[in-house]
Amino acid sequence: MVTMPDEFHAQVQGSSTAGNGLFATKDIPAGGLIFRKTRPLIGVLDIGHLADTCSNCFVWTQDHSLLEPTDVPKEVKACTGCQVLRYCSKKCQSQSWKRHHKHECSVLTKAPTPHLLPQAVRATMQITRMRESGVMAEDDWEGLVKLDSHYETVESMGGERFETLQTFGMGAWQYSTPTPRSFSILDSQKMFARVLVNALTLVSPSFDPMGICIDPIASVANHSCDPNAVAVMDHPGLSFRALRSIKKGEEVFISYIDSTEWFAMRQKLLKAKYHFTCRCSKCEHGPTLREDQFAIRPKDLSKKWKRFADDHVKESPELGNEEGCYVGPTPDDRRASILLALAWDEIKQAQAYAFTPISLSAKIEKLEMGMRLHYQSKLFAITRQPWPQFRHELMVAKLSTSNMQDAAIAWMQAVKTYFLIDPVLYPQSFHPVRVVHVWTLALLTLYIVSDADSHPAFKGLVESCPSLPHVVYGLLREVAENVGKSHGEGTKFAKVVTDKFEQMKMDTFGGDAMLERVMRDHLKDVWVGFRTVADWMEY
Ligand SMILES: C[S@@+](CC[C@H](N)C(=O)[O-])C[C@H]1O[C@@H](n2cnc3c(N)ncnc32)[C@H](O)[C@@H]1O
Repeated sequence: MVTMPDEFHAQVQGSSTAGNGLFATKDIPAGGLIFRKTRPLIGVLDIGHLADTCSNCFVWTQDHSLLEPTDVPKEVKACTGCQVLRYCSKKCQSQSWKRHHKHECSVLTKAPTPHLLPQAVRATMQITRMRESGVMAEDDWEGLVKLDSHYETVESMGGERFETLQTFGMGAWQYSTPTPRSFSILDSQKMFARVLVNALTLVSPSFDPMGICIDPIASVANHSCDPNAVAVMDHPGLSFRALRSIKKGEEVFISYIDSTEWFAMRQKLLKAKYHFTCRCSKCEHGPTLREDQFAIRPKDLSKKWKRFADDHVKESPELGNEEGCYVGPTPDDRRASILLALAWDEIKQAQAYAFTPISLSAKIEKLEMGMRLHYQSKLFAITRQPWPQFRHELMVAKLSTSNMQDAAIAWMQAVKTYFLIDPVLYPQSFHPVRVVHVWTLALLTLYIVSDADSHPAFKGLVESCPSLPHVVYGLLREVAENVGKSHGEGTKFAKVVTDKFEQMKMDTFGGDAMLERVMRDHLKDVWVGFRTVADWMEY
């Protein structure tokens, strides 16, 4: 696969939003490329991915969702020096060695538990070593040190957060032997703070979080909860693509958080991690937009659910008082806050469970409990967070068991997401998250259709929705039509999608364009039947 060269249609300049920002240097259409870098300046894997992901190209050996099995390396081999970073090929190892690892390998070797060093500490050490060894370009360095660190803000607040900055920043400095000459302990602590505020999540092309990256161009983009751009990764490439048309000279905004959250939660998350009060075009409206609307008014909660909330608050009087769960001043609003807090708490607990078989069943139980709370209380709209998050987590967990009944449920939930949720949360059909969801659904549907004879659970689905083979065609077609805008023509993901679609067309129509046209014209009717699947699961 040819690596696509860097391309920039944006530049860094002073912003009226905050400090510096990123600005378009030409008119960019919706779905167009804003910039692409062959790789971010610094990219480090989280602790969990060190053992199964290439530390150079970030290809993940367990990525079954996106790539053909032949495209995913079976294993990654450890660097013989540090035994921490792993690579999928000699080429990746050699590139990483030349770029930074030869200056970092012995540092990791000497660190007491290098596999357990937090990602932000490893990123800070990598920056320190690259700077000290003279391998970081001056422009990149200048770009990095100009980024906001908020060190002084955290210092003035004191407490645990400041202690963390001090301890981890000092740790990064101490481990970065030989003792940095151009870098004091305070510099290291400030750099650690900068990493925390400016890192983007390193994700797989299917948006699984894998680590963090810091880059003087990408990290300079300011935030909006109604962003006009989104970061997309094509391991190891990093690009920003436009979610709507952007005029030359207009500021480019990405969302630092899940912008589908409700107002109070967005404000809380942004304040806690990025130290600012968001006044974007969405937050300007306060808690009045769709993200905050419940399915019923809190005062219309049934007696049973009012009692449920009251009983919970008797046990934990502070429940629902959290800043992120504020709904309003009345006792009924307070009850809604309590249910929201319970749901939020449940999803955090579910996310904390690992993907081992025992933890998985506990995780699924928690998620199902949360889904029932949403459904039975009737308070939450199906598109109101955290319900969509519960559904997503449940799908991922169910697909991680080897039980075919679970896979069938995950599929029905994915169809619900496809018809009822994603078009609301991600209105653009080419939104990368939405495209990845459609792709996953297409592959899952194909799996069900292909294995229907071997698994009763799948057979039942195919019998109830006989047009499923045609659905696979329609879904793959949808992804193929959008992938140029969502991920970019020529990306690895686009190639995998195009190859799969072409292969499917060849298998089904044998290259007969007429047959394919008939199928295309028939898709509207197929979709009427397919849409009914979205209602098969109660919640
Ligand atoms: C990743 S940096 C973005 C670059 C930053 N403007 C700079 O000059 O270094 C994140 C920081 O920028 C500021 N920021 C980003 N978006 C903002 C917004 N919408 N409103 C206010 N401050 C924002 C906050 O201080 C935040 O911690």
